[in-house]
Amino acid sequence: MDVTTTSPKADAGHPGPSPQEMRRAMGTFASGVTIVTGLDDGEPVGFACQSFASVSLEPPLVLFCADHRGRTWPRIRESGRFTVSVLAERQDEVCARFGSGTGRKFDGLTWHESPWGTPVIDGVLLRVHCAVHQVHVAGDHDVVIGRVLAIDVPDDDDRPMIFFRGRFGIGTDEPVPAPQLWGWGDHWG
Ligand SMILES: Cc1cc2nc3c(=O)[nH]c(=O)nc-3n(C[C@H](O)[C@H](O)[C@H](O)COP(=O)(O)OP(=O)(O)OC[C@H]3O[C@@H](n4cnc5c(N)ncnc54)[C@H](O)[C@@H]3O)c2cc1C
Ligand SMILES: NC(=O)c1ccc[n+]([C@@H]2O[C@H](COP(=O)([O-])OP(=O)(O)OC[C@H]3O[C@@H](n4cnc5c(N)ncnc54)[C@H](O)[C@@H]3O)[C@@H](O)[C@H]2O)c1
Repeated sequence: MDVTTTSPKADAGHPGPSPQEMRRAMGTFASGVTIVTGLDDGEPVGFACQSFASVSLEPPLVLFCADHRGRTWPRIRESGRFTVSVLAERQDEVCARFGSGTGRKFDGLTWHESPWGTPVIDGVLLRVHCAVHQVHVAGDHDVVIGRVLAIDVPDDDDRPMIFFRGRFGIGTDEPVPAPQLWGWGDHWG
């Protein structure tokens, strides 16, 4: 496995920001919100996750970061498969139930099993079905690389949930279209 680390000299003597400073600062990086789900011995499990990103096109890879303290990720890892579901703007209730350590996350929720053996929930913008490909320990999280098996776009008309400074939304009625903002046009084909 190829793992690149910095020289010990590079960060020596620099304790860096506190956890509180990190949270306050990193909260300014607005992101979407996903639910990562898996099926462990027939039981659906999942958690809210904002640390999702596309990694590679060939082969198709994505990543998310999972806190070592969570009970759900070890169960998903064991099952070997997961689905990342990108939440739509008005799915606050779904985010709240999967982002909390209290209560059973699937209680009273409609779900079905995907052809990939993972539980999927309704009303989402995108589903990315994956096999666990690599797991890298990084501090108090695992960086999980998923090999994408299939993608499923149930609703591409809805707007996304945005998480910014610990809140949902960015305080504007209409999001600014990125291509107009940056002049990227069809930059990504
Ligand atoms: C918008 C948003 C984005 C998020 N993004 C991420 C992300 O990118 N990565 C990530 O890892 N998390 C993320 N979270 C947090 C994560 O969704 C929650 O911590 C969620 O509860 C984890 O599910 P779990 O079942 O693994 O956790 P749980 O096992 O329920 O653990 C949740 C917390 O409860 C504590 N706990 C553990 N065991 C017990 C126990 N026996 N009794 C009581 N408490 C216990 C744990 O220490 C942990 O802090 C995000 C949350 C939100 C709202
Ligand atoms: N990566 C994560 O593990 C992660 C990300 C976001 C939120 N959460 C958890 O969800 C709950 C709700 O969050 P909030 O609304 O209070 O926002 P917050 O103010 O705790 O989070 C602000 C930012 O800090 C970062 N962050 C927060 N907790 C982190 C963690 N444990 N590890 C790495 N980065 C973290 C994220 O970038 C987040 O956007 C909190 O318990 C928070 O810890 C965890």
